Amino acid sequence: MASLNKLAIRGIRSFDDKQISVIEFFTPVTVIVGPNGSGKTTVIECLKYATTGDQPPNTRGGAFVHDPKMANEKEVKAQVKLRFNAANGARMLAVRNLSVTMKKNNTMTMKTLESILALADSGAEKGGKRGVISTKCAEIDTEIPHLLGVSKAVLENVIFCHQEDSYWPLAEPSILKKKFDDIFEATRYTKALDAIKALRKDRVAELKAEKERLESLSKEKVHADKLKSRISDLTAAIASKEIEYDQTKKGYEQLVLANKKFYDYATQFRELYLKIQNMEQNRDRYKTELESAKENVREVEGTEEELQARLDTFADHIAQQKERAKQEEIKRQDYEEELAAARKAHVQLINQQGSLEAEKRAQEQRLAEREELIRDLSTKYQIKGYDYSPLEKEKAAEFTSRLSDLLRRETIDAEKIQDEVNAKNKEYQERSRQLHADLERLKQMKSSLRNQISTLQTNIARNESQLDASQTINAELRNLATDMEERKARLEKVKAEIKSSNYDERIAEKTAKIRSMEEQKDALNQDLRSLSLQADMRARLDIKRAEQKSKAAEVRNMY
Ligand SMILES: Nc1ncnc2c1ncn2[C@@H]1O[C@H](COP(=O)(O)OP(=O)(O)OP(=O)(O)O)[C@@H](O)[C@H]1O
Repeated sequence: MASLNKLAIRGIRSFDDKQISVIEFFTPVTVIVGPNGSGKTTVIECLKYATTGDQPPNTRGGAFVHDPKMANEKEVKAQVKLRFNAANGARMLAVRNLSVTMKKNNTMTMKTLESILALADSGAEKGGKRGVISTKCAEIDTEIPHLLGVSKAVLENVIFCHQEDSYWPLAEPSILKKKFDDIFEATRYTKALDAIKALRKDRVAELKAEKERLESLSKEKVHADKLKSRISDLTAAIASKEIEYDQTKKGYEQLVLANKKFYDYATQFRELYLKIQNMEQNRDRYKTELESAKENVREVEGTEEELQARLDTFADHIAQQKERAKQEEIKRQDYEEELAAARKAHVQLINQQGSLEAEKRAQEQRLAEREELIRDLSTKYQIKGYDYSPLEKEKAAEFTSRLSDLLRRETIDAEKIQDEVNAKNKEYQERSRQLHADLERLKQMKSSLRNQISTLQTNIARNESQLDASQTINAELRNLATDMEERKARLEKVKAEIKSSNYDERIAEKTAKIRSMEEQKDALNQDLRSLSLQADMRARLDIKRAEQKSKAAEVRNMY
């Protein structure tokens, strides 16, 4: 527990600057007694000044320092030196110096001179630098309350409250609230609340932006899905068209081959037909010749000798004729054979003609189907100029080439769309990867937040039980304040009686009571600090909870 050891005053109020007045504080209590105007209040003012750096009210312009006029000096140097035990047990020394200079126009100028906060017995007051904690007034002002373990507001308004300021509990509500806020350090909770509000606002704005981003991403995804399905439809359509095109091409090639075959057959048939016709004419001519030869056989005329001579040579003649007839017969047989072969060929050709006729009809059927197909395709793909019949061979070839062009263009379009889809897919994969990374990070944050929350919940449960136990502290404080007021009144009363008997006994009694009150106050301060810590932890827990909620909502929104 912090305690005061010694206070040395020089050149403050009625304490002149020629000598140092030292007040030693005893444990458990030191009572300062003296007649009016003897300097009791000045001691408290010096304690307050030493610990907080604040001079008493209405002392601007140097009224706190011993009056140079009274000292008969132009300049008075004042010093307040306080030795105290810090809450951590360290022995400390605080030295503050002031000076007041009297000007020619009888006005005074006050200056704050060097101040030191150092470890006691380190020789710092004699100019040594070892053990010096600070020489800056602002640092000293904040450091000493820390070392004493109480806030500056408590020092100012409770412990070293100036008698002129002691009516602050009766001040108007706004001032009273400010005082209580300062004493109970509620301002930093207000700041924490403001910070939480600002944080919440930022988080809400971030969430809104993220939601908008998510919405646009969802729209893009829907668009990409549509494109994907369109591409898959187009790819399927192209594949079916390619198959159709291959089939049509095959059919067309078959038709071209069949056409060529048919043309060859027709040419061959025509040649054979002409040959047969030629042979039949030859046969008819030979028949006529034979008939006429038969008709033209006539009686041979001449003399006997001539006839005998002819008879003698007749055998030769007959032989010649027979030979001739034989040759003619051979010729005839050749012709017959030729005729039979021609007939056979004729029959074959008729058969061939029949099959070619059938082939022709099949070809015509295929051509009709091709025309139908061309008409269907031209209607489907809006290719004009092919919806009449019969369709010329060149037009069919032209249509095929246009269909090929269309297919090529569709293929190029499809490839382009495929490229776009690939790019979009890549982009989406990248985004998906990023989102997964974000999700992982958020999951990690979530798990760490869960751990923190469980730790904080344990702390809260523990602190809440402590809080329940200390719920009555405020009421006790109020009671104590009332009690203190009563005791003050009684002290005043006792002051009047103090000159009478039982003086020492009463002092001892009061001292004991004051000590117990001091102890109670210390305990209450301790409780107050623990309550502050609990409130701080609660505020942090609320922030963490809000963060966890918002993160969970974000994660939920992502899916
Ligand atoms: N600047 C100053 N220079 C010299 N003396 C001063 C100065 N300011 C105040 N004093 C004197 O200091 C004394 C103030 O003493 P203080 O108020 O501390 O006494 P007190 O014991 O608290 O009196 P009370 O019992 O009436 O409250 C007065 O006598 C006053 O005249």
